[in-house]
Amino acid sequence: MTDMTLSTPEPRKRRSNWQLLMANRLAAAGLFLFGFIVILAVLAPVLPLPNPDITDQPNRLLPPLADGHLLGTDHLGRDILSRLIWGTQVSLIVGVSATALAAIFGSLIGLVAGYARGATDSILMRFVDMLMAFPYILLAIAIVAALGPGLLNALYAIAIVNIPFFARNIRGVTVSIRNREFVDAARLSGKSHPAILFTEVLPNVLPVIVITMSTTVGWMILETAGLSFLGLGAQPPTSDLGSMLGQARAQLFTAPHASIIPGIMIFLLVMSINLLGDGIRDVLDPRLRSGALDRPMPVTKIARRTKPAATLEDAPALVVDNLSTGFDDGKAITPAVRDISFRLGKGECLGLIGESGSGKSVTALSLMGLVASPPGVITAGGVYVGGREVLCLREQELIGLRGGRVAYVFQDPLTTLHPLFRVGEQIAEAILVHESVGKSEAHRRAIELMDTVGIRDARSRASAYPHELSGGQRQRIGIAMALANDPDIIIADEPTTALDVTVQARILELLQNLRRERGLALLLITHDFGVVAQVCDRVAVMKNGEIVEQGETGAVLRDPQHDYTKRLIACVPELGEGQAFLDRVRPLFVEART
Ligand SMILES: Nc1ncnc2c1ncn2[C@@H]1O[C@H](COP(=O)(O)OP(=O)(O)OP(=O)(O)O)[C@@H](O)[C@H]1O
Repeated sequence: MTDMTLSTPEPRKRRSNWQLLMANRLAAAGLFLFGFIVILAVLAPVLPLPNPDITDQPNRLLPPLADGHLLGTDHLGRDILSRLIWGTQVSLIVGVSATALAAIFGSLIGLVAGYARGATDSILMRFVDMLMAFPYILLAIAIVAALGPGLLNALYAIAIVNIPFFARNIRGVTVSIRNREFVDAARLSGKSHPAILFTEVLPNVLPVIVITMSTTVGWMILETAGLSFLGLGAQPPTSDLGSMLGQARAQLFTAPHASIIPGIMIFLLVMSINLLGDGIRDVLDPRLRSGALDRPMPVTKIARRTKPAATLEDAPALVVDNLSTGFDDGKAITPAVRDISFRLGKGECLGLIGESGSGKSVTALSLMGLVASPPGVITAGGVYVGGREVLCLREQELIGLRGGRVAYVFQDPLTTLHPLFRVGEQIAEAILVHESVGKSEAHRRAIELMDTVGIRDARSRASAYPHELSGGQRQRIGIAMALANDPDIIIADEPTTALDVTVQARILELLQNLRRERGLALLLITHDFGVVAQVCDRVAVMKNGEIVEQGETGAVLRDPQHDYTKRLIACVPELGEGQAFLDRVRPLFVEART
């Protein structure tokens, strides 16, 4: 069985934000169009344009390309091109100023409410809710009616009706940031609340504010135009795009150009801002660029140049052959694991060990096509379960194997268990996905499984929610779910890392017993050689995405070949070793650094 390994692409140089923005064609087009409109508007005073307010009754409603009037004249004989450029300047100033005002006050409200919580949060958010309870254009009209028509008042009205939008967005982000460890650390260091708010929270919220501004400024220009169209914004002789549109309303059929031209300008302006805004949002959020926020495909994308053999004769429970997986960032595939090969027999335990980032989890997830795509891609190799290559199976067949013949146990069950369902229901659901049994039968088996994994008083604990159980109990639930369909292979990805040593020992013992009793093949991922020595028959050592050494645990422990394996083994202290352990380990790491 052969498989051609893809040549390893060079890691790409990180591109600047500007390069990324320019790489997005729509955003670049938006930027150039918006830039062109802004330059025209800024240069309005120096361009050779007639005065936009001078009326010329004999030459009223001239069509475009008329002598001396490139875009024709309006109902008072005023030059439309001149009015368009001056009007665009006004619309831009009002729209951008309203956005800035809404962003400043809305973000401030959101920051304070999200950080302070309690009564402050309630009062501020009820005020915001009150603003949101009115249709926003009616509210804007009411505000202008109260303040009096005029551009400045239209600007205030548009800013006020958009404050809730910023306040709600920013409050949500602030609430999620205020409990993060770095904010706790700042609190413990004695920083005052305003200092924490402005130096710790605000910098993290700023990209969201910029993104929200870039995507709403187009709206604000439209809303200002709407008010001016109704005669509540710009007052004669000043005109903006909305008032030009409003004044040309009466001649819509006799001289359509007078309304179409400002209409097109509003369209181009808002469109260019929206395209640019979307581009800025993509640049500021790397997850959007890589597609990591897209809904992942049900099975990892597979792009193997050579298909491996479909079956293997006399194969053990699991065979992994020259497996390579990488991450596609849109331009190149950066390899995460390369040429991974190992075998795992029935009732056997293989330890996959390596430092953080060496590729253990990517390997484990690749086996059942579980690496999220985008951005994950399996670029080479094959995975054989019971002698059958599984990555070439149809999507539904592969999905059917997951949780059926091959089950996973993850590091932190709190993140994998659903917080709103009782644990018994979740185990029963794992059974129901693969078997057509009744609900009560599934529930009975769920309690049996909980008993098997050593949860005392399983019947009553089945109705507990995940947060009501201890870390060890939750991990037992994770194992019970893995056992739900009597799998042949269990892949346990650091199942004990989040647990204290005594619970860790009990969970490992449980896995050992299940392996012996049920003849399970166990792939145990860990970064602790102590765990490997205790549980695994064989061990594969990973470094930088490759297996650098593998063999029987005893043999590797007695005579490690690779320097990295030696260092990993040296890191396991023996009871009572004390200072001798440090003296033994330190030179190995000094050596490795030099
Ligand atoms: N979504 C992703 N996009 C890009 N690279 C990724 C992604 N997920 C993982 N990687 C990269 O793949 C490599 C292997 O990661 P992996 O999670 O398998 O490491 P690990 O050995 O399991 O580490 P740990 O013990 O910390 O869990 C790392 O270099 C990581 O940066």
